Amino acid sequence: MRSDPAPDLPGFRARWAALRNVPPFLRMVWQASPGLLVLSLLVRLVRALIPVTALWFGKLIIDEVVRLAATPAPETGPLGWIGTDSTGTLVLLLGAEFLLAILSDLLGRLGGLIDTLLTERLTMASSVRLMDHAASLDLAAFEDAGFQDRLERARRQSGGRMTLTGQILTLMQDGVTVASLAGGLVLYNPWLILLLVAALVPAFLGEAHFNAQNYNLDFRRTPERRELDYIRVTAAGVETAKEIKIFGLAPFLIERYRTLSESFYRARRRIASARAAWGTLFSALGTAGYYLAYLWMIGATLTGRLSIGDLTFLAGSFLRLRGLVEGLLTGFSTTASQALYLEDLFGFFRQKPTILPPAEPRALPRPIREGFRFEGVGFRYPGAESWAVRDLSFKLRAGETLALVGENGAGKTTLVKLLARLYDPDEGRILLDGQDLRSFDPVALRGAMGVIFQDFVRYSLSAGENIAVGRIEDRDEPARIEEAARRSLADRIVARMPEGYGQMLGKRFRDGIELSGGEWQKFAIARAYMRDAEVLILDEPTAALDARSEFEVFQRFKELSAGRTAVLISHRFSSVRMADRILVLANGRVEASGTHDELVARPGRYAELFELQAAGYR
Ligand SMILES: Nc1ncnc2c1ncn2[C@@H]1O[C@H](COP(=O)(O)OP(=O)(O)OP(=O)(O)O)[C@@H](O)[C@H]1O
Repeated sequence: MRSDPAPDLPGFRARWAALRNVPPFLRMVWQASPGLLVLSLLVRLVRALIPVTALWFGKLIIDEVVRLAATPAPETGPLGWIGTDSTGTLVLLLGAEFLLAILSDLLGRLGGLIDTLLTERLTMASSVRLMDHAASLDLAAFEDAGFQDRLERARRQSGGRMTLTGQILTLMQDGVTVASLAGGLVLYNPWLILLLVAALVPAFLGEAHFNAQNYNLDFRRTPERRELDYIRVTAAGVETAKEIKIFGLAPFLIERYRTLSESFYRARRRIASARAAWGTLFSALGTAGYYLAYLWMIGATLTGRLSIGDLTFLAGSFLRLRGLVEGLLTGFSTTASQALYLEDLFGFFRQKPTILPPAEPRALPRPIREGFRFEGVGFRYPGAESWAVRDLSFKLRAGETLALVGENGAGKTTLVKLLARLYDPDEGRILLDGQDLRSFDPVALRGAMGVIFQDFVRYSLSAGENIAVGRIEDRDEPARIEEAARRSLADRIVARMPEGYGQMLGKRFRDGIELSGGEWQKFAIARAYMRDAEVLILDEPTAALDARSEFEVFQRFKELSAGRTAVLISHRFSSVRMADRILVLANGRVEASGTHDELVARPGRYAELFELQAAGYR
């Protein structure tokens, strides 16, 4: 998954090969709701046979009318027919056709209802599967642009394209109808069918061609479309509104959006116009086929080989068949191109994570006895030229508080991500109590850690839930949440909220309260305290805190991390100096380590940075 190039544009063969996704898709539909699927199939089977039945009744009625018209009319006019023996069959036939019309309408509506429900169920099921699968993939995957494109296409697929179920089922239904009508035609004259098919094949090929072009356009333009979405969200988003105003960015963004979407529009217009022009020509061919057949039928009726009823049945069948076969062929081609979109969805599902639990994971040491050891660890982000960290060798002893110091981009956050096994090193290894991190279950490993990243998430959830995400299975344990809030000082913020722990945070939803950066940070820190973490890691946890809060937070952190292993990343020396040991990173390597006093006494980067910061306060 590390080097994940954008897939090549699928060729013609690949398009048809994509149809192999239809069976797993139907399996997915079946899993989403077996009952609805069976019901839908039954309703459609009955509906499929209605047209031929209705046409046949029509033929019988006309033949009966013609027969009656040839007999002398009663003297009382047409009403005189009523109640006489000779009209019995006609009344029966009319009644049957009337009931058939009612049944057809009823089944049509029922089918529509079932399809709507089935689509809802399927959208739900596939979205859940999508989220579930995305959660199982490596973090590295999410940082790869090719992956993001694929995810985007898969997401569109799961949201918008689920009408495919209806399409496939309709295709099946129409198939049965066509078979039944064609059966009738063949009984009269097999050549009629051939005429029909010959007239329709060009239309089908045209459709297939243009559908493929549309898909190609969508495929090639996925990155641009993601950019369009990004611009739209940025230009009209809640989170960005402030900065857009300050910098007056709207015209710039709008212009960029316009230019991009213009080129999209032009490409679509080109395909749509060509499709319309060719479509007209192909349709004319179909019409010509119909009139040739019609001529034959009229000839046969005039020579007495067909009755008037036969003529209406055949002409009706032929007309219906033409519409149906046309629909069937284009439907088939649409389905094939939809199946290409399915390829994105199932291709995404086929993608596998590389950070997996080993076949027989070791039990995580509890408590940790020795600690972690980095041995010549090197790591490069996927697609990056340079190493984010290299030749990292150091120990993180059990029970100690280690501070990581270094300038921006020195590799501090990367080191933490490696420790939590969000990535695996490209070189060297990381040991926990003498065992390679890869020999443990990553989920268990992360479960033993409380990590708060500098770009922690501000969840649009309640205050209590924002803390509970640290250990979501305990979300219904208020005592635990309150305790975590007390430790991180978030309890004081909650005390001021009208709805306490039930208060919605953030501005996204109604009645949500927006917090300051430092307040959000206290909620994030509370998450770390929700867990019985053996290892606490705070990545610049106090950047947004005021001086007093920072002091208090660290006092508590020191108390609470007593006996635990803790890693602290900070640019503030007032915090850093509390650590038992400090690791100075530069360009992804360990440059020096020691206590604050040792490092200040030594000439070097630490003493230099410390002096710079101290000077700022004088
Ligand atoms: N997701 C990523 N993809 C590619 N490169 C990355 C990614 N994250 C970080 N890097 C690169 O890796 C290097 C180390 O980054 P890291 O985030 O570990 O630095 P840091 O010491 O935590 O910096 P800061 O003090 O600014 O938080 C940087 O050169 C950065 O450009």
